[in-house]
Amino acid sequence: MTHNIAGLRIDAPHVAGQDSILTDEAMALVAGIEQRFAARRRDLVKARDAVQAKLDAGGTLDFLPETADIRAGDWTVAPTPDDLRDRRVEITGPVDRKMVINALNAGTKCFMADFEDSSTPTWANQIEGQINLRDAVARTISFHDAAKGKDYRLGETPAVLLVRPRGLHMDEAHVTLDGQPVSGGFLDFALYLVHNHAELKKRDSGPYFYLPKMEHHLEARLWEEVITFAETTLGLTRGTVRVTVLIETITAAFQMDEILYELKDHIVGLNCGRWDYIFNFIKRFARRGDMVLPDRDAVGMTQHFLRSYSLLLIKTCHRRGAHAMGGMAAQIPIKTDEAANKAAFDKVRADKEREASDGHDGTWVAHPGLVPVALAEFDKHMPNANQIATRRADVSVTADDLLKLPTGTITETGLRRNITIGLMYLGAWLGGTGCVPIFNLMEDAATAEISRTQLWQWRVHRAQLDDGRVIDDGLMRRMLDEEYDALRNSAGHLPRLEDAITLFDRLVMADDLAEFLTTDAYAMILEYEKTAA
Ligand SMILES: CC(=O)SCCNC(=O)CCNC(=O)[C@H](O)C(C)(C)COP(=O)(O)OP(=O)(O)OC[C@H]1O[C@@H](n2cnc3c(N)ncnc32)[C@H](O)[C@@H]1OP(=O)(O)O
Ligand SMILES: O=CC(=O)O
Ligand SMILES: [Mg+2]
Repeated sequence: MTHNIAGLRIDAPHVAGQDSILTDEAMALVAGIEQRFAARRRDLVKARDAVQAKLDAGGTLDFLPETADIRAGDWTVAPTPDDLRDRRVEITGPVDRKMVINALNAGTKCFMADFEDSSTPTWANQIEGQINLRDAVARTISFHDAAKGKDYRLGETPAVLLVRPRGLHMDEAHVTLDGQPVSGGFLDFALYLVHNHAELKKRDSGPYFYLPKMEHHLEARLWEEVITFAETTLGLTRGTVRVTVLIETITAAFQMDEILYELKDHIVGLNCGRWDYIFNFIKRFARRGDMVLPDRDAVGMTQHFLRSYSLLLIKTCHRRGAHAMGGMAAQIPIKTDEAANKAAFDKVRADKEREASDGHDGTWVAHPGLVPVALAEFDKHMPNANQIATRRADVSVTADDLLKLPTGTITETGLRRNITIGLMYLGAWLGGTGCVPIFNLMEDAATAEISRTQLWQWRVHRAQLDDGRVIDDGLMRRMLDEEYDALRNSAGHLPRLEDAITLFDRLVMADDLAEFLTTDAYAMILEYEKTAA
């Protein structure tokens, strides 16, 4: 497709309906954002390396002295729009057409439609996702599932829609400006905004977003400027766009006030993105032998560092008039085993009870079957629309609290599970599906990253299994090979399994730890798209 916009090029496989998404108006906004903000985005992503180098050298993290005034100051964020005052349960899911309809009908207050952790960024997924969301906002969306012989359409009271664009580190290779790939996240943001702001306004709602994986308040400043530029360009009143920011990196946990402050005319809340948070914690301290974490299963929200992060988020948000959203329990319904299903539901119930009674204003569920459990806990503990009035002045969280290592052991089962999860997830992701059930848990890019980085960290630091064996290169090699063979025998139908094995092996056995597994995996997606063309 060509546009009359200097320097802008779209070089992509054709997806039906794309002309209605990649319109002149939309692409002009994308180009305008890139012209102004592309260099800043790249610099800010690069700046993460300096933090990493400091931590690798034995440095630590603390609240920033240069922003003490912001933390001490008495300010609040802009008032919350009416349709976001009560967010007690939000369902999340990829932007697949049937899923979008099911999520909007799931009986939750909100639906976060995800171009991020639960979505593979194939060109088709990106474009079809935008088409699905546009049709959902217009309430014209429908779907016929031929395999099930079932028709899908929206119910009377669909959930309020929030959209999560890709993180700042992700490029969209199919769209370039002056030869450089544009930001995947800026593209997702701009396309959704252009095509939906007018319809959303008619429906007394607005363009609402979740912003992922920020590592610094200057990244929040960048988003603020991008949003302001987009509002001005489209002639929208300042504050039309509203965002909720995921606190899902350890550095951002030290800058919650600063992130709220930077975005204060647009932000409505923060969310505990626990899975990326654990991944980022492992990654940022991965080269440190004194910061080795136990089995993934042991790193739950009741561990001191995670509980502290959740309490600090509640206290910080409520002081500033913002929502403090909880996170995702990974359990999903288990249809084939009643006892296991009950145990999974009990875990979700306990997680939601803790969140609601601690003061969170809402939470996430991964599956429609879990909506009643989460709703029951929030209805019980949250009689009003939210708990922003609950200040939690009793909470005091220090740097030591946020950095306290979780307790637990490393087991052979945990190690083997990390391999299987990483591979099965990557195989599915490369096949175009970014969220899958594995061992009866929801797995997405964030959870799979925990598995990948743990394996690297345990091997490099020669961590000890609970039976005394050392996880050296030889032991890791043997277990990887055994699990590859087991998967070849049991999951041979998994799309792209061999490619997943090649990439996963390289990442786990590498001398250095890769920042994101999706960066290399995205390069493979581009190759598949080229071959298919
Ligand atoms: C760390 C984070 O970032 S968390 C946020 C990102 N993760 C997510 O959003 C998780 C989204 N969840 C999912 O993708 C799915 O629930 C999975 C992959 C975990 C499980 O999916 P499945 O195995 O297909 O579930 P299952 O077969 O039980 O689905 C039953 C029905 O519920 C629907 N469904 C399941 N999950 C969702 C969802 N999140 N939203 C909407 N509908 C859903 C299915 O489409 C299916 O509908 P149908 O009966 O009309 O065909
Ligand atoms: O995005 C959510 C997370 O837990 O990661
Ligand atoms: Mg995340």
